Amino acid sequence: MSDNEHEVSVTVSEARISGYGSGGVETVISVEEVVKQVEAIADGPDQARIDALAGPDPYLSIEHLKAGYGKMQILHDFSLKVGKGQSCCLIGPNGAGKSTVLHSIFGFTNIFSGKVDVGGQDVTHYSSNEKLKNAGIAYILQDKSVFGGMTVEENLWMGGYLKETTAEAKEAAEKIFEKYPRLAARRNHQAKVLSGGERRLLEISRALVMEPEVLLVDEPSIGLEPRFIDMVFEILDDLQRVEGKTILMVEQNAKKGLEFADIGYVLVSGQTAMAGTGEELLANPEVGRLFLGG
Ligand SMILES: Nc1ncnc2c1ncn2[C@@H]1O[C@H](COP(=O)(O)OP(=O)(O)OP(=O)(O)O)[C@@H](O)[C@H]1O
Repeated sequence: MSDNEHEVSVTVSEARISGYGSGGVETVISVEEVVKQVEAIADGPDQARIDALAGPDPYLSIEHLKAGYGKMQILHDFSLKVGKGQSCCLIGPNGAGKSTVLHSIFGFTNIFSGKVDVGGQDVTHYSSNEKLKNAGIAYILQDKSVFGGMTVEENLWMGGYLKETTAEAKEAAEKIFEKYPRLAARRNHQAKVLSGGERRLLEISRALVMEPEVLLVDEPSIGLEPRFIDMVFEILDDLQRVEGKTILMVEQNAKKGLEFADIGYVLVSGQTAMAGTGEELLANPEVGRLFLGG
């Protein structure tokens, strides 16, 4: 079976089930829309457009990646570039492979071919620990990844598990407490008693203990009340604009994600259907119809 035949069968069996519009409200996508999505892949962005979006010196670069789980290939010749200090949001229907892109960068998938480059290092086959320690890549999990029975402080120390000494991990944790007094006020509380927003702040902070340059953020708004969603995006905005972190995010709330991001990619069946600035994708009628609730 050729690559193309494989793509079509995956799209028809999965993408027709659902997509998510603004605010994570599920909407059904008809077979006609699935066909349009498949056609969109054929007209996917050219390499020149992907290069232009990231600027002349991309910090994170994925080239022609084929990756998946076991023998199952999910990403098909996927390429992406993000400049230093830029933010990029991946949107697309359920099962399109958005989280798999993050998993592949962080070392959770089988990479069949292609390349992942960060800060000039070829990190394609680094272990996850090497990616975090040597290449400054941190992965922030979707949800519920705090250690509930441990205190906030102990959770931060856990984030420093790759530091040379415990003292260094504790020192890095103190810097986090200086930055986020809201967490400092809870330092001796068990993580399980935190509010949803505080838990997400702790998840982000725990990743910051290793002082990464690249943040892979999986669904930052998932399961949060609207007021906490705004808070989390403000934190990410500060990390990008003030601290210069490079951010690659997957977000079901496409409107929020594209409003935040400098660059957006629409993934369908493990391939890029569209790429543009966040503003361009927000204004695109097809994106609006399929992912922004009309
Ligand atoms: N750990 C895993 N092992 C095996 N298959 C997986 C694993 N994680 C994801 N998959 C499969 O890979 C495909 C892509 O999943 P992925 O989570 O990357 O999609 P997604 O676009 O992020 O979807 P969603 O928006 O629903 O989170 C799906 O068919 C999924 O079932």
